[in-house]
Amino acid sequence: MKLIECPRDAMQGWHRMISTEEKVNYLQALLKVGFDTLDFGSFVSPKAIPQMADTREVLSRLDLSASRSKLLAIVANVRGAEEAVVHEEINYLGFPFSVSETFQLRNTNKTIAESLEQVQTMQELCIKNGKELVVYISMGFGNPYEDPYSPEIVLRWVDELARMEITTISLADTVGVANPEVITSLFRHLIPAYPRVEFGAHFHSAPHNWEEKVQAAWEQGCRRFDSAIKGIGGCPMAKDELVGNLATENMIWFCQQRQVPLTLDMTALQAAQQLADVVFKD
Ligand SMILES: CC(C)(COP(=O)([O-])OP(=O)([O-])OC[C@H]1O[C@@H](n2cnc3c(N)ncnc32)[C@H](O)[C@@H]1OP(=O)([O-])[O-])[C@@H](O)C(=O)NCCC(=O)NCCSC(=O)C[C@@](C)(O)CC(=O)[O-]
Repeated sequence: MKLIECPRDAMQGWHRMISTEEKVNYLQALLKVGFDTLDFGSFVSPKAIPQMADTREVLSRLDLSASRSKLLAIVANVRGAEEAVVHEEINYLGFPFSVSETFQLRNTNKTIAESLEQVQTMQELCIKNGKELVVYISMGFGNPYEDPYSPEIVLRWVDELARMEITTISLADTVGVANPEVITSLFRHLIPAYPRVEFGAHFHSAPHNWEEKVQAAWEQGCRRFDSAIKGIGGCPMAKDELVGNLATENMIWFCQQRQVPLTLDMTALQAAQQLADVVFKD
């Protein structure tokens, strides 16, 4: 079971500017917990996402010596990927590839077809620099813009990505519209069809329906879940209001109920939760 903690997703749309110092302290606390990966920051336009403008500085101030967590940075164009790959500390670059044309334009100012070309270039950059590219299928369960959506559309784009030898693909419920039926149908098809690809779930979720969504993905063999402490966050490029994230606390409870072994330091987790109360204050 891989738990990917997403402080970047929690912070990127937060209404109060979080200082560099606060970010460093929060990430430092998360690094002690033992998550598989921290989605820690992004190399994107500071005009689009002002909160992430200090990612480079944050990274330079992190002490990674005592942590086994890997680092993932989000990039939204080739320039961001070029800037991210030079950092030795970063293991993964994450690119949001949407199956909704409207969202891909809103999020990256590129069409889906143009973005596929960007994925190809980023994949080459990653391979050359010893990084792995994680591709998110944004709006992977539907979109609020009335763009065409069906599981078949997702399957078609995943197939294109698999042909580019993308090895990690995370299906993202960017605005929280997924239901267990569509989750089941996608993971049931994808996991056996692409044994070389690790499929993950990135569920933006409301407190009332997170469990049925996680359960549906879990039953089909998904073992990679993104979440954020206290369920904070969402993509500010998608909607005016942030949808919220799958709460890490819920994900841990889910695993404990099913005796899924997790190697997290619960004392360090508590410390990070306390710090989250301070970082995510108004
Ligand atoms: C992709 C762009 C830059 C295209 O935006 P653009 O306007 O097409 O870019 P451009 O090349 O025309 O440049 C415009 C300005 O941006 C600057 N710029 C250009 N590139 C960069 C860069 N890499 N780093 C820093 N600055 C950059 C560039 O220098 C210029 O600055 P100006 O001359 O106006 O001062 C923009 O649309 C952008 O930054 N979008 C932000 C995307 C983003 O961070 N979204 C949130 C994260 S993804 C997410 O949350 C979804 C996920 C992962 O959680 C999964 C899910 O739930 O779906």
